[in-house]
Amino acid sequence: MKSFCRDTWVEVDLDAIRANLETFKRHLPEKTGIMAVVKADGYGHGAVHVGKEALAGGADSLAVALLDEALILRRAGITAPILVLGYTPVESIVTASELEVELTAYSVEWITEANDILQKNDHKPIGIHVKTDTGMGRLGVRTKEDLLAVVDALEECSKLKWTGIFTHFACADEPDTTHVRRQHDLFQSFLQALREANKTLPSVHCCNTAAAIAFPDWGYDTIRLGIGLYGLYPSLYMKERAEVILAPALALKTRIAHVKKADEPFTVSYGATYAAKPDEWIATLPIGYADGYSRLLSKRGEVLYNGSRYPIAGRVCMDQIMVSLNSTEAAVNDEVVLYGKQGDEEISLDEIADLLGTINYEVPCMLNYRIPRLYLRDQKVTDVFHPLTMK
Ligand SMILES: Cc1ncc(COP(=O)(O)O)cc1O
Repeated sequence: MKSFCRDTWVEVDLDAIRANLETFKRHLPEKTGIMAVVKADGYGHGAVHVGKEALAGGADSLAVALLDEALILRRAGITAPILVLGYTPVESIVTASELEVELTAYSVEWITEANDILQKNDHKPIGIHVKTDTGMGRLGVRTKEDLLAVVDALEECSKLKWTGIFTHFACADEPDTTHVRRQHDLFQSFLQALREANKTLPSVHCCNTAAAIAFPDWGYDTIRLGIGLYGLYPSLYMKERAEVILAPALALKTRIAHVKKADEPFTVSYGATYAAKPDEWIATLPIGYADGYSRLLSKRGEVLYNGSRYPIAGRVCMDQIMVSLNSTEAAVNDEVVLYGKQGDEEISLDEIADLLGTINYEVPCMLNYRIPRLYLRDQKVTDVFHPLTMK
C-alpha cells in the first residue's frame, strides 16, 4: 500500500548526494575529512537518509544545529560522530552525554556548569568544539584571551574533552575576499596563540561549502559541507566560478487533481485575480503554501507539464494551486514538476529563490511535514519517508 494519500512528493536522488560528496573529496586535500551538515532535516531533503548516504559515501561525521536534531539521527541508528553547531542550553548536557554527541562551547561559565552537572551523577564525558567568532558576529569567543580562558577551563574538566576548534565564515561565497581572508587570518592567529600556549590542537575546521570551493587548502582536518552536498551553490558567483560541478538532489512533483477547459471566461482562486480565457485549460494541483510552496509564487511561479513551462493562475491557496495550460489539453493524474527537470526544461531552486527574493538554502527548508520524501537510487524509488504519517 502506498504510504501517502496525496499525489505530491519530494524526490531525493541519493546518487546525486553521493556524487556531490565525491566531487568535494576530489577538490580537497586528501587529508581533509568531510562533516556532512544535515541540520534543518537535511536542508529539507531528510537528515536521516542524507546522513546515512553521506557516511556511506565517505563523510567522517555529521553536523546539526540543534541537539534535538542529533536525537533523531541517533534514534535512526546513526552511530557516527555528530556535532551540534548551535547553542545548547546547559540543562540539556545530560541528553548530549547519553547520545554521545559533541557540542559547541565558547563560555567558561557554560563549561564549568556543564562539567558540574555531568560530574554530579558520573555521566559519560562529551566532546566539545570551541567556537571562535572571527567575523560572523553570531556565536564564539572573540579574543585570544577569551579563547585561552575557555581552553584552560576545558582542561580542568573531567567530563568535557576538548575535541575541536572552529570558526564560521560570513562572506566566503562573495567575489570580494577581503572579509573572508581577514576572518581566516584571525582564525590562524587564534591557532598560533594556542600553540604558543603549548596547547595541542584537536580537530580544526573553518570551511563551509563556499570556502571549501574557493580555498580548499583551508580545509585543515575537516570541512563542514552543507549546501554543496545537496547539489546547490552558495551563491550565483560560486555557481559561475564552476570550479566544482554539482548535481541538484531534490525535485518536487505532483499530479493533476482536476482539469477543465474554459467554455466561457471564469475567474480563478481567491480574490478572483485571474480570468481564464475561452478555450484555456486550467489544472488544479494538490500543493499549497501550507506545504511550504510559497504564496509569493502566486501569478509569478511556473510549473513543468509535458516538458514545457506553464504559469500559475491566480493566488496560491493553502492546499492547492491552479495553473494555466493555455490550449494544452491535460488529464487528471498527469505528472507536473514544480521544482526540478522535465524533458529539456528545469525549474531550479535558484529560480524559485529569485522569485521569492531569498536564497536557495531557504527553498527546500520550507518544504514541510506534509510532503513525503521518496529516495531514489539509479532513478528507482528505494525508500519512502512521510513525516506526517511516519514517526
Ligand atoms: C556553523 C556552520 N557551519 C557550516 C554550515 C554549512 O554551510 P553551507 O551550507 O554554506 O555549506 C552551516 C553552519 O551554520
